[in-house]
Amino acid sequence: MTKEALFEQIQQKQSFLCVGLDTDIKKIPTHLLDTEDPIFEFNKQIIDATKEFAVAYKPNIAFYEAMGAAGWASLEKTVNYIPKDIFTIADAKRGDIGNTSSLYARAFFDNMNFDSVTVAPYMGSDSVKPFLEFKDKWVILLGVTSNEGGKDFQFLKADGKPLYQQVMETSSRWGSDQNMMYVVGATRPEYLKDIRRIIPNHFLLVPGVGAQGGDLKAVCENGMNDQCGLLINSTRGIIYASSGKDFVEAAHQEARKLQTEMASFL
Ligand SMILES: O=C(O)c1cc(=O)[nH]c(=O)n1[C@@H]1O[C@H](COP(=O)(O)O)[C@@H](O)[C@H]1O
Repeated sequence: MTKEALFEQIQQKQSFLCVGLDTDIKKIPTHLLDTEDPIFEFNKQIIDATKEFAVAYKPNIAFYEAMGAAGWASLEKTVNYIPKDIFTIADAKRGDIGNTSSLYARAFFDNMNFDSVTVAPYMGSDSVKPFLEFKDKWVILLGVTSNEGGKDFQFLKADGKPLYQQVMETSSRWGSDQNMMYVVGATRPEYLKDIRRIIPNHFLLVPGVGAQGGDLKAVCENGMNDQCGLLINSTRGIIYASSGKDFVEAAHQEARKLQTEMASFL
């Protein structure tokens, strides 16, 4: 998907909501367990309930890998079920030596037809560039992550600047704002002003709203640019809003609530 197509969808839906599909067999409503593929059935119903508000879906690959071959099958069915005009993110946090990264890229872009994949920057340029060789596909590089341990390395000074800034400055030259985005956790909105000075035009994937307590308002006020520039993710806050038979309605309401708030910033 192109950046223009993504922005068009954001304008149409008045939303920049990304719904995470971290589907855990232990957490889905028990009445689904009798169906042929409970993980896919849950995802299908969540997608149907939220697609009018969502501009992106982000399955976290761990939840599918943990189920073995059956999990990969559920993931493939899920990606194929997502409407084609909605942006898809394989949250896999990959990155390895060049020839291995090429195969990760083929797995998610050619085989599964995702629009994007999350990548860890630690192994440097040759671990990231293979993902950038696919037309209209995106790398979403970890920048400032939402978790507590994000502090362990990302803010250490390297050549006088925090490491995450070095990562953004250097890596943004490997591609462009047409094929790279960055992860910035919603729990750390205080870094967004500095980040926007380094990468004013890139989209940011912002997880951490909802269950992790991130601040949507602060993210919007400090992180938006003239093409929105944000995909804000919520996973558990939407997909597990209810564990009962009303989970579809509960997910719909939670997604709608976030969309309404987002619309006020557009
Ligand atoms: O890359 C990510 O998506 C990600 C980066 C980050 O810094 N923090 C973070 O929570 N995530 C992912 O975003 C999702 C957050 O889920 P919830 O906390 O349930 O909304 C999970 O799939 C995480 O793996």
